Amino acid sequence: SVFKLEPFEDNYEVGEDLGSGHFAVVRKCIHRKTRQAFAAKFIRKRRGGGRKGAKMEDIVKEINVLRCMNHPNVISLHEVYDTKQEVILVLELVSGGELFDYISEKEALSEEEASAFIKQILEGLKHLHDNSIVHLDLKPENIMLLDRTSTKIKLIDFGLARKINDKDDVRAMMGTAEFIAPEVVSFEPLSLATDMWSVGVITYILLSGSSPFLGETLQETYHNITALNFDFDHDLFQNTSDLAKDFIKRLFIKNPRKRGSVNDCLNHPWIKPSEPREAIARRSAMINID
Ligand SMILES: Nc1cc2c(nn1)-c1ccccc1CC2
Repeated sequence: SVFKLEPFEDNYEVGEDLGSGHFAVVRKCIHRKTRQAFAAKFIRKRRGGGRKGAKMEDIVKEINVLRCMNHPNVISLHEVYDTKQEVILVLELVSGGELFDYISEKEALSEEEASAFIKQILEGLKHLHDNSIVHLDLKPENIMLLDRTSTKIKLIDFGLARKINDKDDVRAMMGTAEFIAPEVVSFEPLSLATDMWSVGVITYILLSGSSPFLGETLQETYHNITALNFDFDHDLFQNTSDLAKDFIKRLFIKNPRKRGSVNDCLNHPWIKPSEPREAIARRSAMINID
């Protein structure tokens, strides 16, 4: 079988807790023979008719999505163990913590830093979308920093990801309220554009430290999303460029077909500087000589 059936602890030493997800805990682990470090995601299986634990078909879906991923901004899957109680995904180790915690510590980021993070998220997302895979749960908690010192990020947790093929349209109420697109709230067909809305929400949060559609209650949040009830509050956005606001506005569009695609975003001037920054510096240096 493609899944290893021998006891996980025969081959790995289990270490510190790295985080958790749907019915899952993630721990650092070391391969006994090679001493190589990984992140082991222990996903509890649903037993009998219970509600706790993940359905095997959903776990297999996450594994199949991870298997066809191979990109520096997407977590990679090394191997899988299948036991009675749980499935263990042995994943590439990322240990820099969630982007969510990084922003919380810094309040809001500079535009250069925010743009550099968003560019990496878009490059990872392009890899998914080029394979017709939609993430459906993009949020700062699902974006991890490679390690404490670097600002390299990886997309993790493909528990809700799925292949979008034209025939059967995918409709599902899922994801975390603050980040979901209007079509998810109204239970209309989902598409790759559904992820692009979430990129808009993440960008807004990185630049302002505040969540654009969050209300006092779940209903209020849903209403704000479907009514596109957001603004660039003067206090929070006074130092933010019009270019950055334009980038966000192109994603907060109700009609998914009119929303910016991952390629549109990668070509947007806020992400792709018109020319390398050193060329700009050289040009201005020349002007000073003349
Ligand atoms: N739901 C989650 C949650 C997490 C992870 N994966 N899925 C993860 C993956 C690799 C390294 C570290 C983690 C911790 C957070």
